[in-house]
Formats: sequence, C-alpha cells, structure tokens
Amino acid sequence: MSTSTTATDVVAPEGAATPAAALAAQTRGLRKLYGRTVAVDHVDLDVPEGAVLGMLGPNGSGKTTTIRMLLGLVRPTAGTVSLLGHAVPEHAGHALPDVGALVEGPGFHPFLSGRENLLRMAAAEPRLATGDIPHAVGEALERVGLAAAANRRYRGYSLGMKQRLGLAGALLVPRRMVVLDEPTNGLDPAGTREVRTIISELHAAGVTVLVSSHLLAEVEATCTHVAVLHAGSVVAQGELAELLESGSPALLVSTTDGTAAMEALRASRIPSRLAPEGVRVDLTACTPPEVIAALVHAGVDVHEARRARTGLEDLFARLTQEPDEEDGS
Ligand SMILES: Nc1ncnc2c1ncn2[C@@H]1O[C@H](COP(=O)(O)OP(=O)(O)OP(=O)(O)O)[C@@H](O)[C@H]1O
Repeated sequence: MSTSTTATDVVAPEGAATPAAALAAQTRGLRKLYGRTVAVDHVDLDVPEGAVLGMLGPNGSGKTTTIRMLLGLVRPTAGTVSLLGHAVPEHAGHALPDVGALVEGPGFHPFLSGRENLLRMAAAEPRLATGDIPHAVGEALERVGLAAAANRRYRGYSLGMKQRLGLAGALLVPRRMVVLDEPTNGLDPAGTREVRTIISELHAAGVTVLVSSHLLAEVEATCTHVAVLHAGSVVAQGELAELLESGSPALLVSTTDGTAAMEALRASRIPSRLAPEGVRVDLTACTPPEVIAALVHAGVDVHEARRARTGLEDLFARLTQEPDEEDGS
C-alpha cells in the first residue's frame, strides 16, 4: 500500500515536533475545498495516544478526506495536522514509518500475487531489514487470514481479500499508530470479527488506532473514543462512555404494572413512555427521587430504577440530524 511508504522519502528538517505530547494525532482548523464543495470544515480532531478512536459519519461527511489529510496524501486548503508530533505534510517523513494505514485504493499491482505485492511494499519500509522481509510478509498474510490465497494474482481477489491485503500492509512492521479507513468494507462476518480482534490486539499492545466506520455496533464494541463527523465538521468527540452518558438523561423503572406507573407519572406531569426494558422516564425536568416518590405515593411497586444509557445509535442520530428533521417527534 502506498500510503505510509511513498511519502516517507520526504526529507524533513529537524525541529518539526509539536508540543501535543499526549496526542498521537491532532488537527486544528482543518479545511478542504474541492472546487466549491466543502469536504472538511474547521475540523479540530484529537486522537489520544493509545486510544482506539472511531470516526463516525454519514456518507460524504468528510471521514476519508480527513484521514487522507492526516496521512499527508491530500494537502489541506487551511489548517494544521500533527501526526506523532510532526507537522504533516511538511515533515510527514518523520512520522509515517511509524504509521500503518489502510486507505481506499491502495494501488496494488493487479498481475502480481498478494505475496509479491506485499514483498514490494515491504521493500519500501524503512524499518524493515532486507533479510527480515519474507518472514514479515508471511506473518502479516497469516495475521489477516490470507496465507492460503497469498500466491494468487491480486486481480482475482474479492473485495474482502483486497481489504485483507491492505490490512496486511498496514501491519508489516510494529507501528505506533494504525489508521484504517472502513476496514470491514466488503468483509464477511468472519472477516469483520477478525478485524475486531486485530484492533483489540493493537490496542492491547499500546498502539493508537484511528478507524472510520459506518457500523455503529462495531465502533461501540471496539473503540475507546469517538469522533462524529457531519457535513465536514466534528459535531462531537471524546471518550465513548462519556459521550454515551451525555445524551438526554432518563431513568428506567421496572414495576409489575407499567400502565399504573405511566398513569401515576402522568398525574405528576413527569414525561415517560413504555419501553421494552421498563418505564423510561425523562429526567430533563425532574430528579430520580421525585420519580420514585410519585410512583410509591400512587401505590406502584418499584422493583428497580437505574439510569438509562443512550445507545451510540441514538447519539449518532441526534448529532447528525438535519435541522429540518428535528420537528415532529
Ligand atoms: N477528490 C475529490 N474531488 C471532489 N470532491 C471530493 C473528492 N473527495 C471527496 N470529495 C467530496 O468531499 C465530501 C466528503 O467526502 P469524503 O469521501 O471525505 O466523505 P466520507 O465521510 O469518507 O464518505 P463515505 O462514508 O461515503 O466514504 C463529499 O461531498 C465528496 O463528494
């Protein structure tokens, strides 16, 4: 894959490091225009060291463009990028050998086998001694489940196999950071599970992972941090657990009689609705003790009351809703 290797030839002067010590990557005021299309606008992205950050966003929200600017593959119209402490694209050559990347269109040769393609890519890795190349390539092919198809021509690979080969390229040498643009695109459920395992292994080894995805469940299961993009801008970012708690607060109450509970709450002007997991009470304008007092006062048995966690799907829908979609709920 050309992403992390081709730009490593750039000769950068010393002193390119930025002070963002605890961040593996950072963008400030990042903007990209394609003609009149604003692909990315004022993106301030923080990727903490050691995090698995999921970049979520609808189609065309700017995920790929942001990733490409982060890797120095696309020059920003405005703004700055710092990757592993080095300004990109100016000093990309200092950072990129430590960054494995899987991005769209990795540029493999169609008439070479998967293994031959990877051998060529490995030859361009500055951190890989020539004698270690065959072993590193074999290991990477094994890791992504492509060993059996390694000697077949790339031209005959399925989309999923092409993705796996791209991933193998990102994992050729130990990295400080791995950037994966839609890594499960085209993969079957087994392949998706394998990518999830690889991400977990990278995380356990202390590697920072930036992964873009459409799959909310995937992000919820694998990521420690999330950045949500909408129409070219970051609309929310931070630790996944914190973001999920930032949704509209609600209390889930289990009772033996949901209807009686709803009536009691309605009489106290406390908004609530029946949900599969119990009575879901809106805490925007009242407190849990008030809710429980209203129920007990009306003679409703309360078996359990706990804070509801907003799912990533709810959060994502709320953050990426168009203004004219907000009414009528
Ligand atoms: N090379 C290009 N030339 C012109 N417009 C582009 C180019 N690359 C991206 N765009 C536009 O920029 C916007 C953001 O695209 P981008 O591919 O970054 O979004 P994305 O979030 O990765 O989308 P997807 O999830 O569909 O891959 C879109 O409107 C897209 O059409």
